Amino acid sequence: MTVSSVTEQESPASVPDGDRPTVLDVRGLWKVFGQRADRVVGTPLAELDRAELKRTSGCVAAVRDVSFSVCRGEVFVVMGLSGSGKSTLVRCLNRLVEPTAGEVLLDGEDVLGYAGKRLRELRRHRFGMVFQHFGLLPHRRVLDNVAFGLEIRGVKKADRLARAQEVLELVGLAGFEGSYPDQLSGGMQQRVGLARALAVDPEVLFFDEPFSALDPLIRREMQNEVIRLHHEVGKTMIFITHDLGEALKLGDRILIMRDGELVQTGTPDEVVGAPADDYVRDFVSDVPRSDVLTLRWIMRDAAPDDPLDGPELSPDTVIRDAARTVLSAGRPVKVVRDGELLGVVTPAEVLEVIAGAGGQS
Ligand SMILES: Nc1ncnc2c1ncn2[C@@H]1O[C@H](COP(=O)(O)OP(=O)(O)OP(=O)(O)O)[C@@H](O)[C@H]1O
Repeated sequence: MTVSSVTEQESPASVPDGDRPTVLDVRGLWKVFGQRADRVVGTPLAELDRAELKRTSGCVAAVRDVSFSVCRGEVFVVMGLSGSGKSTLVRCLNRLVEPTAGEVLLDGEDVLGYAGKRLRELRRHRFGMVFQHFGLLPHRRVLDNVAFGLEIRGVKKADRLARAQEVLELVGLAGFEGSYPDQLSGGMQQRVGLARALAVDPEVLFFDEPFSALDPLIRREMQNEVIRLHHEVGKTMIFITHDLGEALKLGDRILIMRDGELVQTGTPDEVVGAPADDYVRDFVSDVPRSDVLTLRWIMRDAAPDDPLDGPELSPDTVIRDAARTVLSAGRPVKVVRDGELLGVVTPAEVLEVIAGAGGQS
């Protein structure tokens, strides 16, 4: 079986782990900017594409009827080109931007109805934000910057400084407590921003293009830092980026936007292996498929004469990581989950993808 034939199969539900509860459920979300914004949703104007709507009404539909769910503990990446609506979408979730229509359910409760104290509490306690521009207070020491969110919450000084110290150690900044932000490199300042967001122990951590101003090496280091922190603290993270490589590296699932609309939601291998349309196909065309696709995309049914005494691998093994085993096994490699034989993989399937001949969906 080649990867291309997988696209004809039913694509697996885009939920990485069926056991994980949903933390955020977004339904039919719209954000329309403009003077007549409230006269778009639910009228024929809503059917117009972005350019037509702008021409006829002067309004911009930054987010158009977007629905998705985020599971507890996953890294959910929102990706798209500049202007596709990523920031507006995510800002609607934490109410930094007021949505025009739709629902944003946090643990089953619609936060769009929140006002006053509840809204403040939502932003300060349950959500954390890490921005590209660190927004650190220049006249405060690193430790006090990290403790800032706790100060706003009214946490006692000794407690907030103790917590800030703990989180600084978590992000690898022990020893820099007394420094001022301008004494730190960009990457270190971003770590302070990260520590500040983590200090309040939010339910969901939002990242808005946090690393796009960093040089490539530091950027890679910070991506690894996010992966490490995610393993350590297991937080639900919603991460905006326009960089496909970053999305594939960090995301448990990726939501791709174009002109305000959701084009596809899927795991990295679903997005690369079964792009929803030509736009996504174009986007992922340069991705080395063996680095992203897993064995489930290339395994075939065992034939009656296949010897089944070869090694076993999980269907979630990335093809690149499986290559050595498959190529040296001398017999089909069994693809097994929970003791169940799902299929087999031989050098033919692996080489097809590595050579670039397979997986042209
Ligand atoms: N306050 C606003 N008023 C009017 N139009 C806006 C406003 N904010 C955003 N837009 C428009 O909404 C669309 C989506 O913008 P948004 O910033 O959400 O996209 P983005 O994908 O995050 O882009 P970028 O990567 O450049 O930040 C754009 O056409 C933008 O011009």
